Amino acid sequence: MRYIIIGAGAVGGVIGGRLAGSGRDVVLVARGAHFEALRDHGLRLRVPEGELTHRLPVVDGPAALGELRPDDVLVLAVKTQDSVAALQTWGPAPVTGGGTAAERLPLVCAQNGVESQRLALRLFRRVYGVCVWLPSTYIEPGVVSAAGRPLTGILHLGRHPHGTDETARLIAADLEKSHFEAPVVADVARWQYAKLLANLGNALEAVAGPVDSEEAAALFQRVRAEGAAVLDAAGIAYADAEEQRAVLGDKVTLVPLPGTPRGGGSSWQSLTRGTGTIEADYLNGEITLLGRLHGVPTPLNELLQRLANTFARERRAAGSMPVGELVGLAEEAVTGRRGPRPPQSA
Ligand SMILES: CC(C)(CO)C(=O)C(=O)O
Repeated sequence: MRYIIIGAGAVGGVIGGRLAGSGRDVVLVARGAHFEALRDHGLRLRVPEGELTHRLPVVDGPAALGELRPDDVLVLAVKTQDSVAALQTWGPAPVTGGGTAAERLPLVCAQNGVESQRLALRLFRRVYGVCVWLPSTYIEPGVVSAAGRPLTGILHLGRHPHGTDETARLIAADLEKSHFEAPVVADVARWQYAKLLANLGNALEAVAGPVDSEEAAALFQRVRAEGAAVLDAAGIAYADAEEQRAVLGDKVTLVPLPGTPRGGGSSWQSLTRGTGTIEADYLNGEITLLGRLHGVPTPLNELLQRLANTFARERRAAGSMPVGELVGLAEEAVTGRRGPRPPQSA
C-alpha cells in the first residue's frame, strides 16, 4: 500500500514520517513554504530518539501524481475547516484501471472531532475514522515533532461510524510497526466522541493558556460536563474516562523536545502560527450544534467557540486572556448576569 498524507503538518507529518521510517511507501501533500522545505530538505521529524530526516515524494495536489494507484490509501490530516476543499480536490482524482479516488480508495480521517468523516461520506465510499491521541507539533516549514514515549501515539481505527474490515487491519498493522498502537475497533465513533470531550479544552488552552491551574482545570471540567450532557441527550455513546485511561496508561509520556512549546495543543498551534482559523466550530461547535438539536443549553462551549474564533480572526496571541477573566465570562454566560465591572473613569 502507498500512503498519501493529505496535510503533512503536525499529525500528518508525524504519521507519514513514522510510516516511512518503518519502510512504508509514503507521499506527503503540503502547500506553500512547508511544501518547499519538504521538497528541498526532506521531512525533519523530531522525536525522543533524535531528529530523523525522511526524503519523501511531496506534491501539492493529485495532478502531480498523474493517476492514483489502486493500492493507495488517502490519509486526511488537515484541520477540519480545510476538509471540504481537500475532499473536493482528491475525490475526483482518477485511479489506474478506472474510477475515481472517491469511488475506489480508502480514505482515513486522522483528525479531531467527527465532522470530517461525515463530510467524507458524502463523497467517498470507504471512510475510516481514527481516534488520534498523538501529541505533535508543527515547528517550522519542513519540521514537525512528536514527544511521546515509548509510543508516538495511539490511533484507534475503524470504518466510520462503525465496522471493521481487512483494509483497516492492514493499515493498523503498518501503524503498529511504526511506533503507534493502533487497535482496530468496531466502534471508532465511540472513541472519537470521547476524544472530542477532551478536545473541548483546546479552545480554553488557546484562549487562556494551558489547563494546569486549578481555576482553569475546574472550568475545563464544567465545559466537559456540558459536552457529556449533550452527548447523553443526543443518545451518542462515548468511551468513559476510565476506559480511556486503561488504554492510554503511560504509553505516551511526553518528554521535552527542542523547539516544542509549553501548552502546544493543535488549537494553540493554530493561533501561534497565525493561520487565521481554528478548529473550534467542529469541537466546541459540535456540542453547540448537538445542544441546539436536542434542546440542551451549552453556554460554556458557545463562549469558548466564540472566543477562539475571535482570537483566530484577530490573530491574538495564544493564551493571552487571563484565566480569571475567562472564568468571569463563563459565569456571565451561565447565569446571564454580568459580573462587577471596574468603575468607569470620569
Ligand atoms: C490530544 C492532542 C493534544 C493530541 O492528539 C490533540 O488532540 C490536539 O492537540 O488537538
